[in-house]
Amino acid sequence: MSVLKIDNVKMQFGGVIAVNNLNIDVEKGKIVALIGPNGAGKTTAFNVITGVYNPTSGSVFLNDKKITSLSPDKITKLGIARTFQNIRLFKNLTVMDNILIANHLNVKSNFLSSALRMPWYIKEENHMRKKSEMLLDKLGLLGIKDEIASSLPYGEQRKLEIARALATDAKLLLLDEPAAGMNPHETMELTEFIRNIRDEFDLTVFMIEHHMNLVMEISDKIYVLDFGQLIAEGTADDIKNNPRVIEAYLGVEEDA
Ligand SMILES: Nc1ncnc2c1ncn2[C@@H]1O[C@H](COP(=O)(O)OP(=O)(O)OP(=O)(O)O)[C@@H](O)[C@H]1O
Repeated sequence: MSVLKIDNVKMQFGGVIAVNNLNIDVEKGKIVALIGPNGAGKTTAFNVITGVYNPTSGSVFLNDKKITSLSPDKITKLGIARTFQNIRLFKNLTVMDNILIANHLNVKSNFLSSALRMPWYIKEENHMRKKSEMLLDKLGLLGIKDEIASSLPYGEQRKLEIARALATDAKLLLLDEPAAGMNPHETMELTEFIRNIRDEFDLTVFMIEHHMNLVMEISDKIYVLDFGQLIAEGTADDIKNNPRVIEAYLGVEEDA
């Protein structure tokens, strides 16, 4: 069953066609990678999926519902969460507070009831705190819940960013270069982490990544973009042996 479908999407900025004729199908429960050289159009594709850009033409479907032209907020509420190349955390807040803030997206109380600390708000806040603790526990981060985010090692910050995305109850997780800046050990740990959360939270994962070891190890399916066009799709073995991919991408020295 298809969770995410990108149907013939084109995104043009003035004279630049960032993605063209893009067709991608991400099946439920799979880990799917989008790779390609710098400037190939990967981030643009994520921005179209998450509603940051309205595509010039074509459509995006989430569980068969058309989400093109919905606002990023609405798309998050429908169950897509995203992490960014540069980690975006509230660096001066604790791990727990970072999760609680993400959780707030799903809270029904309004500002007034929270400011007045109405009983139903307090009840909801207690519920959120418990839920956040359970989430951190499942992710192996409960032991660091009171640490300040900026004091964590890089790999843990990345995990916290993913935890924040999960706090919105997302079912489709978009990861934009999750292993960027990680050493080989951290990358190996992250590979396991992504697999585990996929299984634990019944997720579908779609990720942009440059670390070829991680991509080849973890992906059920890989899509390759070059100059905005899909040049290949398939399993790690199909992609490794595809001459167009080797020429466009794998022939280029890995920068990580
Ligand atoms: N808002 C924008 N306005 C104009 N051009 C843009 C915009 N966003 C992206 N582009 C152009 O679209 C093309 C694709 O860029 P994009 O950032 O999607 O590539 P990418 O594959 O994510 O690259 P990288 O791996 O370096 O992050 C590039 O030529 C880029 O300059």
